[in-house]
Amino acid sequence: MVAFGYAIFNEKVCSKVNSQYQLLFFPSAIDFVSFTRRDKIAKDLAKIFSEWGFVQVVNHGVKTEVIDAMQTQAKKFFDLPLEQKEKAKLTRPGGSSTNEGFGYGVDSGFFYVGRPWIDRFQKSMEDYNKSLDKLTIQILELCAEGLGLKSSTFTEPYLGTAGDCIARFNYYPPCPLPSLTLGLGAHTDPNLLTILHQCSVGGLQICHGHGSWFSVKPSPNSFIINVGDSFEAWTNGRFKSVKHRAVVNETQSRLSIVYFSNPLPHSIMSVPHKLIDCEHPLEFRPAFTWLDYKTHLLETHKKNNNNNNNNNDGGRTSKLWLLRRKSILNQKVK
Ligand SMILES: O=C(O)CCC(=O)C(=O)O
Ligand SMILES: [Fe+2]
Repeated sequence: MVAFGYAIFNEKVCSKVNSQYQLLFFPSAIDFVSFTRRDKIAKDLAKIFSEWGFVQVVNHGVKTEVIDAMQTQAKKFFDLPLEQKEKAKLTRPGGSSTNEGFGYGVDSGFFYVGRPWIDRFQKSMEDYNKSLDKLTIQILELCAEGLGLKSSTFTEPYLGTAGDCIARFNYYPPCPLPSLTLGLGAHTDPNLLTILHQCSVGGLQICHGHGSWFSVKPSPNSFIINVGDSFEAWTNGRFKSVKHRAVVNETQSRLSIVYFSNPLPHSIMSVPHKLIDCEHPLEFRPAFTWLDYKTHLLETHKKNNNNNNNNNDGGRTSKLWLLRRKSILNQKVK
């Protein structure tokens, strides 16, 4: 059974795509080893981000042990009896998703769960965040180069530090009726870049074209990286922040580790002049800070909670804040 309140009625979950992961489109993988052809890699990356908003990277330089340690720790935690996990206050409020989540921001010191739990994870989390921070910087440099900009355009606001980043675990228990629900409803990510690692049980789906959903086949040692709303705005829409969701599996549980990357809260993201021309008029806020946007997101979240509004609109209203003219929202966010 799918408990009342978790069944999805307003979104079609295609069980064909849901149960098999063959029907996938795989954004072409970028091999990080062949750095000799950096300009080609940068151009490919920019093209994929502007068409799909998602890319898969292999040979990314993050040590397998670092990823494995995170998986092991997370598994230990999620294998605990539910009452014990509930004591750690791990569930996120709102939405109709069926996953359990838990995260940690190294620099913001922001926890979704109590300190005693985090202490056990601290070392693996810190190693992970450090490695993914490095990867973020590499990706952002390539993105700038791929758009014909100075390599440091998107990394300057990081000031060589980790920025305001959060690593989160999503745990999706098996569900006997996967076509009636979703592990995580369709949404876009508000942050700059998201780096996701899914375990061998797939479940991530990407929306592409006119609302078609594509499953991303899990591939060991790879990361799936996507453009968030802030990055879409910062690139004046050249890169796309694309809707995605997670489906559940009938028999197996699934774990994903998500790393949400952002610049430092007060640093200014201003749209590069080179990205504004007749063909690409300015559609987003010319400049904003992550703190401004984050404050807006938290306020919206609080308001929705106070009104007991569990309606997940996939970030539609949050994206509105980033747009220069609200009237273009309907074209931009479908
Ligand atoms: O678990 C997944 O595959 C998706 C997670 C995700 O999109 C998120 O946490 O924002
Ligand atoms: Fe997401």
